[in-house]
Amino acid sequence: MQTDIAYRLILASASPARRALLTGAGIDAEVIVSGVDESVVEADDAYTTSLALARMKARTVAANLPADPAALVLGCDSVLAFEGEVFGKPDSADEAIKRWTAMRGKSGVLHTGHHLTGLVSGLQAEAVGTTTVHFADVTDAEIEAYVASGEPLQVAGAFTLDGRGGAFVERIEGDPGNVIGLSLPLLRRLLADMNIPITSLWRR
Ligand SMILES: Nc1nc2c(ncn2[C@H]2C[C@H](O)[C@@H](COP(=O)(O)OP(=O)(O)OP(=O)(O)O)O2)c(=O)[nH]1
Repeated sequence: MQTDIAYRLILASASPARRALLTGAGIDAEVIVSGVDESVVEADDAYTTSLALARMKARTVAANLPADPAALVLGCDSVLAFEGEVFGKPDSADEAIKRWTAMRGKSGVLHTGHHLTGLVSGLQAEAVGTTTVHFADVTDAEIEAYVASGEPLQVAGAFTLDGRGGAFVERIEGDPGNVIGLSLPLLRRLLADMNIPITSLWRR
């Protein structure tokens, strides 16, 4: 790592929650949405799916940028592993109701793939964060109301930790940011693998 470079982070994600996590941690990321079609990845497990999509998002954005040695591109993708299935965002209200009816009182593992790549150095680092999520034994009426709010349809796994869904998550084992969509301690390790201290990305 060249210590004199003031690195800048480009977040290849439309997720406002991911950007907010970075902003809160002192990192003003530039957002460039990848626009990748997530259906092209047909992996059958959550780990492989989330990592392949994170890599595709980061590399798609990186490929369309001018060569800047100070630019780093981060792609993320979150999916929920539950009873052998891999859940992204539900396709419909009915699917969200069906998922919550199955999930209530049980637990799943939220996987968020992270892929970080330098534009010029060719350096890259990737990993998957996993957080076990224990769902509350919610009632049918709570499920109906939550799905009617529209929130579950916007998010991987049909639940949030920091939104209305927070009332329906009893506890988690692992990094909460990873559930929201970006694990800051994992990002710190990826940057360290590229010999870049996360503190060098902090706003001045
Ligand atoms: N605020 C919040 N958002 C969540 C939570 N869990 C999942 N999400 C959102 C973050 C992402 O927008 C979305 C996960 O789906 P993806 O990883 O495919 O990202 P998305 O398609 O939204 O954006 P991207 O593909 O990265 O441009 O769900 C949560 O606990 N809190």
